[in-house]
Amino acid sequence: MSGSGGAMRVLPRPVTFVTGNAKKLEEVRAILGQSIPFQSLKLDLPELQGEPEEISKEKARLAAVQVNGPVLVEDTCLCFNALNGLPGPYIKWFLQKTGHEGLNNLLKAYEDKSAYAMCIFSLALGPEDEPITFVGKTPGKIVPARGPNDFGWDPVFQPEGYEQTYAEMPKEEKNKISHRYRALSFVKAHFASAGYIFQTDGSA
Ligand SMILES: O=c1[nH]c(=O)c2ncn([C@@H]3O[C@H](COP(=O)(O)OP(=O)(O)OP(=O)(O)O)[C@@H](O)[C@H]3O)c2[nH]1
Ligand SMILES: [Mg+2]
Repeated sequence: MSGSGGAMRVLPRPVTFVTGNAKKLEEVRAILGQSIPFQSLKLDLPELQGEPEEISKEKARLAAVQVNGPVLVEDTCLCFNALNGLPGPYIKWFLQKTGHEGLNNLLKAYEDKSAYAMCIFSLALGPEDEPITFVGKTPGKIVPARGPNDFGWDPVFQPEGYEQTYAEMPKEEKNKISHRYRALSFVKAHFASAGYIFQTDGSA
């Protein structure tokens, strides 16, 4: 029995989640728990340009070549509605160069402080495989920084329906509503129905 989906597919080993970001890995571990067997690899993948889905897919292609096996990657965007989705995939550089205050200043000229956090996971089963993507979005707004400063732009993002910023929330709370959680729920559903069979490390 292979669940509801297509043909069973034997994968030579568990999926490798490739990221250079320890905080992402921490959240992915907490959200996935035991639901999908995966290992992780710290690699600094290039910061690509383009449309968010294409960036994420291309990351997966590059990672699959390096790993020579099944990989999962993700690219995270922080999108300001007043700026038609920018900084989007370039948020890493905007944050690095301008800080939390700079992110707020970008919206100074606009009434509309609304934004959304978006996570796009891409799964490639190997270097020849066309990646598939899973998108999760959480709407919110950009506010002056509040809360601990241990993960990126968490202090300036206040999700819709909450009085706290991501940074002020207990981790378990963020992991129940976050862009990453939402994208991973689609990844989980895919694994539940795809019928992948993982050979264990020893038998590959
Ligand atoms: O406050 C945050 N809450 C989050 O939930 C979150 N997720 C990602 N980020 C940051 O947004 C940029 C994405 O860029 P990004 O996707 O290229 O990540 P990265 O380069 O750090 O790792 P990776 O590309 O190796 O996976 C980087 O600055 C990340 O630190 C977050 N900040
Ligand atoms: Mg990156």
